[in-house]
Amino acid sequence: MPFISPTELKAWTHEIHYVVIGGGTCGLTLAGRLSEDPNVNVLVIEAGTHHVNDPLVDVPGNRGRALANPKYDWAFSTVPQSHANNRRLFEPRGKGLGGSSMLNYFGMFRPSKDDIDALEKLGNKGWNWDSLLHYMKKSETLVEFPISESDAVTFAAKIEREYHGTNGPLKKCLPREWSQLQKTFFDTAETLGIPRNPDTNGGHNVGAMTSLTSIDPTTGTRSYSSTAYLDPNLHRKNLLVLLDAQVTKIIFSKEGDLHKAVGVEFVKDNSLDRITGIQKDCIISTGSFKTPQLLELSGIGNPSILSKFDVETLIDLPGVGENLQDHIVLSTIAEVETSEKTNDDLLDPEFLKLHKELYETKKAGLLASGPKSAFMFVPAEKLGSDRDLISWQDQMHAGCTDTLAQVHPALRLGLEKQYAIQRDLFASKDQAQAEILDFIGHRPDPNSTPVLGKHYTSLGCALMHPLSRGTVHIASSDPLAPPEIDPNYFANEADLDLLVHIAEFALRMMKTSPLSDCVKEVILPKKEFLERGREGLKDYIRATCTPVFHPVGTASMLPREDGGVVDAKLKVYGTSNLRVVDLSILPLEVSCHTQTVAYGIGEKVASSTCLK
Ligand SMILES: Cc1cc2nc3c(=O)[nH]c(=O)nc-3n(C[C@H](O)[C@H](O)[C@H](O)COP(=O)(O)OP(=O)(O)OC[C@H]3O[C@@H](n4cnc5c(N)ncnc54)[C@H](O)[C@@H]3O)c2cc1C
Repeated sequence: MPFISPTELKAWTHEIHYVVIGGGTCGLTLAGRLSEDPNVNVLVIEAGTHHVNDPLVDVPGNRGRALANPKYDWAFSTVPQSHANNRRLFEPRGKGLGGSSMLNYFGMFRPSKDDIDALEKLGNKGWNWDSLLHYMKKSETLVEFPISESDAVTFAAKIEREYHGTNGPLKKCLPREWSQLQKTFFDTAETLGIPRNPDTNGGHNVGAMTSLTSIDPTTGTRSYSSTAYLDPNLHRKNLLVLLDAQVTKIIFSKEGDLHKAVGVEFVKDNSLDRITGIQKDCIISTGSFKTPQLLELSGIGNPSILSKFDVETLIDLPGVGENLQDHIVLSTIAEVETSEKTNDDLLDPEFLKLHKELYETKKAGLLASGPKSAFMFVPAEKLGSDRDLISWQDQMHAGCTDTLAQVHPALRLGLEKQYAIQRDLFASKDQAQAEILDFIGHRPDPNSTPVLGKHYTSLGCALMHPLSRGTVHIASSDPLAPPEIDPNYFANEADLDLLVHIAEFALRMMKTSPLSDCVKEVILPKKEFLERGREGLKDYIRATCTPVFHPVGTASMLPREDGGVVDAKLKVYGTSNLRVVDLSILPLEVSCHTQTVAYGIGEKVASSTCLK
């Protein structure tokens, strides 16, 4: 059944129990699981299309090529970032079934136990590591290849089976090929006090490791929420999917003091349409940028913002669109001497041709896997001296005091609690404040162009727990206009200072053996920045940093008195049946890439009694 037109939908004589708005990572996980029960009917409404059998999506080696293409990507940009040279930063988000899991870079990481236990500490009963680990495992199947004991140790790729799922719809695997430059990265990390952590999936993610990838190794294709939770279930008569339809408003009726979502308005083929008669729940799963927009367009949010665009306030909820956090990254890139092939060699037409053939004939080679890479998660104590740590804490205190003074009074209590947790994470040697992403080759960067025939290594430097808080709000009453995204990067100076130290750590790696033995020249940051020490690095960061595409927080799961938008059952305050199920509900950024958490949230909500 699944694909249905508005006309067929109107003629459909059965009840619709659940409407899931947004067929993305969380949305399809939830819809796939809910529709396992033949007694409930689930309708997914997705603004984009079904990218089935599309090489731009499926072939791992095409990673990044669909970015900025409106068929696949919402391609948002931020407002000018006042603490980053007033630049507008590019913010891709997947459009179409699969959402951002259809566009992402395959990394399958897990947060730390403390990152997730923080959710429960912030007042959300049942949201803890043990519970989420169970659901993250439920979503996945680890496909294993034979790997020698010595390779598993050398490349920090030892599998602890108890941390991985064996029966879930999403496939994940380790890379098949290893690079000596990865070994070099791990050995250098150890010299600097960051040991290998062979399996970071059990709640302790500090250390250096090889990442699992969301790739199905049997087909050599991307595994994502559409291939995992929708495509195998297209035969279900109780699962309906309306494509190319952008939901613009939730329709409510009054149920006592509460608002009940009874239908939605959507735009398809340039005309406005609606469906009504939702029997159970209406679930918004449109991601951290579009979810607050849809809530606001529907009359839920801060009245002073809504009134500017003539939207009548139904529920006064000032937390909507606030508390935005994202990881931010800068590039350090060096030219290296190596006899190995690196990701750079794909620039060579002959080498690329060889790998295309390998892919077509055997589903093998560099196009069948994520790029050669290695990763490291680093606690604050390894990023600076004791004096630096004290100075950061002072800076954090001053910056947080400023932010607390500026936020809406209704959010203050919740933000104070978040900052208290962030201070504990910062002080712990077991919690990561930085990620170093080693791309074995020249990472795409507009500030430097790789030269064919040369080899590079890139150490991306990312900040894990930003203190700055941004916003996403409507900027127009036109529901098809993009929301105004303001991550407000570096509003808290401590974020910038910490990122400088993360960059210094990466540059220190390039000067430490064995990595230094292969480094010929540091390409980025350019000399003019490096010559000016920390001030130069600050300027470099302001001029070049980019988001890592992990936005969270804009419909935070927190008690209402703490500025929350949804409760621990993900129900929007003031409603009887409207829920948000996507990454916007995370009140605090996690110290890793975010897709595993999205799958875990979808699975958890589908299994919980709150929707039954
Ligand atoms: C380029 C990129 C690379 C990334 N790389 C990684 C990585 O390597 N590892 C990792 O763990 N994470 C990665 N991420 C992050 C991760 O993919 C996301 O955090 C996660 O997929 C978000 O899931 P979500 O369900 O919150 O939202 P999404 O998956 O984005 O789903 C939102 C869905 O809602 C739809 N939608 C929006 N508005 C409407 C509307 N009004 N009506 C109908 N439908 C609507 C969208 O089209 C989309 O399908 C990356 C993200 C990007 C963009």
